[in-house]
Amino acid sequence: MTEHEPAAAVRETADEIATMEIRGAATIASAAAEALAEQARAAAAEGPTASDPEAFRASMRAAGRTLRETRPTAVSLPNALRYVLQRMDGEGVDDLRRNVVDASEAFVRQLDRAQDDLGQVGANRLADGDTVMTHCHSTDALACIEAAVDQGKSISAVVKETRPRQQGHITAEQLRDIGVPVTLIVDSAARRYLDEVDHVVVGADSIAADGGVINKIGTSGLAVNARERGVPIMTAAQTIKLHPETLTGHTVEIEMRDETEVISPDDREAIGEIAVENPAFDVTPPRYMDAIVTEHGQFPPESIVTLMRELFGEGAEEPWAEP
Ligand SMILES: O=P(O)(O)OC[C@H]1O[C@H](OP(=O)(O)O)[C@H](O)[C@@H]1O
Repeated sequence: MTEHEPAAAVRETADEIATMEIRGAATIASAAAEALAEQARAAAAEGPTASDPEAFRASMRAAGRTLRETRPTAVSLPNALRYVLQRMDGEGVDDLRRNVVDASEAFVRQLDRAQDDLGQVGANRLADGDTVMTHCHSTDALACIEAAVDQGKSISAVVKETRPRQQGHITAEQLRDIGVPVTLIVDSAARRYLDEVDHVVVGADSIAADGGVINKIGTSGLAVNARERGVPIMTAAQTIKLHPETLTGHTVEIEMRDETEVISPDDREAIGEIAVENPAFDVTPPRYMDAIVTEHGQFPPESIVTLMRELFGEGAEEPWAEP
């Protein structure tokens, strides 16, 4: 294998992340960590990367760049790459491979544990008999609802379909499968149904240092409406969603996706020269979010910066960059 050609498994994972066959911030992160382990195994098996530690390291960085370039917004992806590549220690290729594979496995284990722990915290905010409203599909948000059900609480859900990709349907099916009665609504019906819900529970793709929550497009409008209606809203986000670059003033890039997710080719033909835009995410200002629920407990959004500093220091390295 040459040092600049990622293994087939890495290219496949990158394609699946870009096309959203693999989606959801936590799922993207574990897929990226696993792809780096595949790269390490393939690079150690044949070609110049199998005998030259520098070529091996360069191939790992190239794989990291291929994965990094897929989608820009969910920081769990670069945080996963950082976790694994920063642990790429060793003199020889065997050591390097072992350390990468071990780091990848440790990262995925940590992710699962964090989601379980966060679920317990989020569940404590829910009471027996509560109705929750969800937006999009978030495994972290679902972990809270599932933990509440496991605690013996009776929970029902109003699920927003979440245009344009309708990930709300995945949420609806998964809640139904754990015995939660579900009502599916179109996004524009959310305000009407807020009068019937006790909590809004959403996930996050990134959390900024000022406590801003970057999540699926439509979250910020939902949060403003929830505040106006007096319904508490929490975001369930494990700490790999904390965006270290925002500590130094950077903003989070919002992914703009293809217009074909919004309008069919026939409808496009019919409407002609009209601009169509498809931002995948928006930012909910901290003042509209009641709590950020993590595996380290719940935080008011404005205080999340303390946890971010503790976990990530003052900034973010890019171990996938060419030296
Ligand atoms: O990590 P978990 O909680 O599973 O998902 C977090 C977020 O990822 C999703 O983005 P997309 O569907 O990949 O664009 C949604 O915005 C969801 O809230």
